[in-house]
Amino acid sequence: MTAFVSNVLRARLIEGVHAAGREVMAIYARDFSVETKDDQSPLTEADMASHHALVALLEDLTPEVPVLSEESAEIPYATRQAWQRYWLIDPLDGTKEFVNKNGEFTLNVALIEEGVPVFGIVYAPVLQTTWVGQVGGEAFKIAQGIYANIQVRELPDPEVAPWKVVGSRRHGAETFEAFCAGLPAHECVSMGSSLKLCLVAEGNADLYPRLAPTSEWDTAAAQAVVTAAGGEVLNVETLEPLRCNQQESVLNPFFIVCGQRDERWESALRASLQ
Ligand SMILES: Nc1ncnc2c1ncn2[C@@H]1O[C@H](COP(=O)(O)O)[C@@H](OP(=O)(O)O)[C@H]1O
Ligand SMILES: [Mg+2]
Repeated sequence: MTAFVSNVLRARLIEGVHAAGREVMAIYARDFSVETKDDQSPLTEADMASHHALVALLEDLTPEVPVLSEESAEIPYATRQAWQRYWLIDPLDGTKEFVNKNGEFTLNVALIEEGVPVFGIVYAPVLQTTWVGQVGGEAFKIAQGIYANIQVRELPDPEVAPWKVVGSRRHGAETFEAFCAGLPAHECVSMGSSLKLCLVAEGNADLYPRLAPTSEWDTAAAQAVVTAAGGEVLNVETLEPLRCNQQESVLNPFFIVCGQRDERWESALRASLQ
C-alpha cells in the first residue's frame, strides 16, 4: 500500500474533492455555456471550475507532487517520464452527461506511482456518492454521508443470476454488442463516465468492456478503486493491468473491467476482437 496517502491526507483530499463538487453543482443548477474543444468534445465552465479547485487543492496539500489534468495536459512526455509519482485528474468525466443533466458525471483524482494507479477518489455529486480506493488497503464508498467497505462480487452462475454488464451510453456500442453476444445469460446497463468502473468495484456489475477510446485520466482513479476492491482493469489484448505514463500518448488501450478472470468472458472477448 502506498505510504504516501496517510489517513489525514486522505480525509483532506476527500473534503477538497467534495468542495470542488459543490462548485460544479452550483453551475449544474443554472444555465451554462458549452464550448467545443479541438477534439470536438464539450467543455463547460464546470470542467474549468473543478480543474482549478482540484489543482489548487493538490498544490496546497502536496506541493512537491506534479499534477496532470485533462484540462492542462500539454506537458511533454520528456517531462512526465521523470515523474515517479504524480496526481492524474479528470475534473469532470462525463461532460456530455453533465450537459444532458442526467447526473452521471464524476470528479476523479488518482495518485500514480511508477505508472500504477495506487489511490483514487471518484465523486458523483448528483448521486452524493464517493468511491475511494487505496491499492493494498481499503476500498470504500460514502453514500449520503454513510461509509461502507466495498468489494467486487464473485461471478454468479448465469443460469441462476444473469451476469451484469455495463457499457457506455455513447461509445463503442457495436463492439460491446459483439462481446455480449458471446456471453452466457446476462443483462446490460448503460451509464456515463467512470461510474461504470465503480459499479464493478462495489459488486453491482460484473464486467465493463471498453472497446472504444478513453484517456488515462478517465480511468486511473476508478482503476485504483476497482483494484482495491479486488477487481482488475485489463488491456483486452494482453490481459495485463492498465498502466499510465508509459508513452507520449495518454490514450488507453481498449480494456475490460472485471471482478475476476473467467474463461467464459475471456473467450467472448477474443471472439469479439477478431
Ligand atoms: N475518441 C476519443 N478519444 C479519447 N477519449 C474519448 C474519445 N471518445 C470518448 N472519450 C472519453 O470517454 C469519456 C466518456 O466516456 P463515457 O461515454 O463512457 O461516459 C470522455 O470523458 P470526458 O467527459 O471527461 O471528456 C472522453 O474522455
Ligand atoms: Mg473523462
